[in-house]
Amino acid sequence: MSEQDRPAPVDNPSWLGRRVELRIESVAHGGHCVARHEGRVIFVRHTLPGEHVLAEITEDRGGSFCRADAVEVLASSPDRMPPPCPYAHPGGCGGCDFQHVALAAQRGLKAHVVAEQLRRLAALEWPVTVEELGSGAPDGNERAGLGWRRRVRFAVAPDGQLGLRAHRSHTVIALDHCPIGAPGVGDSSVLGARWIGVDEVEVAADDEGEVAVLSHREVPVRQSRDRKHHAGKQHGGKQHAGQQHGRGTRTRTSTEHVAGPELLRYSAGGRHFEVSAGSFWQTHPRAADVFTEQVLAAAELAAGEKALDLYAGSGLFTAALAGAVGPSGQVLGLEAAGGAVHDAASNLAALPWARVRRAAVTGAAVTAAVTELDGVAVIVLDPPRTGAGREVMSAMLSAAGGSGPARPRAIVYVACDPAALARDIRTATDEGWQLAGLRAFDAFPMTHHVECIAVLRPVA
Ligand SMILES: C[S@@+](CC[C@H](N)C(=O)[O-])C[C@H]1O[C@@H](n2cnc3c(N)ncnc32)[C@H](O)[C@@H]1O
Repeated sequence: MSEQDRPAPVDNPSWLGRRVELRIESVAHGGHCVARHEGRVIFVRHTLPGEHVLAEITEDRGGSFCRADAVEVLASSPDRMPPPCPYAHPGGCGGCDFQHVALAAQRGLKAHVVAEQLRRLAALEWPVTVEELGSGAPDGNERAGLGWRRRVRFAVAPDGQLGLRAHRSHTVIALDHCPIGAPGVGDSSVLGARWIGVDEVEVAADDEGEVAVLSHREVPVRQSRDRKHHAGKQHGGKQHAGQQHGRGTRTRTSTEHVAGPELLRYSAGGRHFEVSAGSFWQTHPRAADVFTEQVLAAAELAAGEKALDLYAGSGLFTAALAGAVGPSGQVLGLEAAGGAVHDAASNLAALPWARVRRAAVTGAAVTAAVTELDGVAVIVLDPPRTGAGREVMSAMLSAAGGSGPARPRAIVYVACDPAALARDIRTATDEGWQLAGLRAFDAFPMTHHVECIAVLRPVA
């Protein structure tokens, strides 16, 4: 069961605000559990399979699907525990959705979701276990699944206090600490300050404990009179949350570096990386190292081979692949963000047979890259939550270049959304490939998120 597959809303008497007793069934993609009432499906927060709860309907999407919050647990699961975060309650911070679940059981729920997505969207029965990463945090947080998150983007409340938004709401819940935040992030002094004139404040820590602070502000996009008139009638584009630019004014994010180093330092796979404070790096302190090891093991590259690294960021996997193929090989990364591409150039300086190019990953870009490399042995991809999509998948699956191999012998897919992964795997299996391996990691304890690394190979 998945929320995005529910039918579109239809006119119906609203259930909003109703309280209903529910028997909780399984966990769904997105971390909420499924229950049924009078023929409707209800996605219920803060529950566990097998529980009996009193829940309040918080959203009625008409027809067949509602959302609800458990307001009283009438019969609780043995996997339930008191949330270690004081802000994790109905109406509280919407950041973590598994605070009420024992850590081992969180991994069980995530395994269920990954397996279910593979079954529903890829027509595959695949046994899934979610592996623990720990947190690397001192003082017992490691065991508790706390203290791991090295980058948090806090929202700013109207009075300037920092916090995180309530679930599916613009309301900012002010925080004086964030228990899942790493040292210097969850207890950052920025949380005690008042932030006037900015919309969000981002705090990021590196391996050396250095902490950078960035502020983000939505500013109106300058447009010609004609374009302004046109844009006012459109629904697309990022809309400003405040009043001063009027409703419907298109905005862009203006980012300012406020404190700490401009470059954060990390190590993974035995290499050192410098990453601009605003660029992507794996949030969990163990993730970069563990994922690099997994990607290399799955790629099985030999000296002199060629590889493609899609959505390459600051060159984490590009560097590891370059180490595997050596100077007689070649690795090309594609990445859309200019800052990350700039960082990758420095991070790959000692590996001149590897580079990251600034490019959006599209089917055409993948085909062009494979042709330029004259064939590739392995393609690694680590897309954002939306996944690669059919066009990019098809370009990878049919990649052929000049005198190179007819198609890659493996695609190593690093995925932060199991539904997107399952859809992309389905594209692969439809086109004569098979899922050859999958490992799942608990890189986001206390939340429903899970990271998977899947290996696809052509059917012999
Ligand atoms: C999950 S991160 C992975 C980065 C890198 N593999 C790592 O582990 O550090 C995804 C990256 O994809 C980039 N990205 C997002 N959409 C993209 C697109 N359409 N084309 C190219 N890169 C994109 C983001 O800027 C980000 O750096």
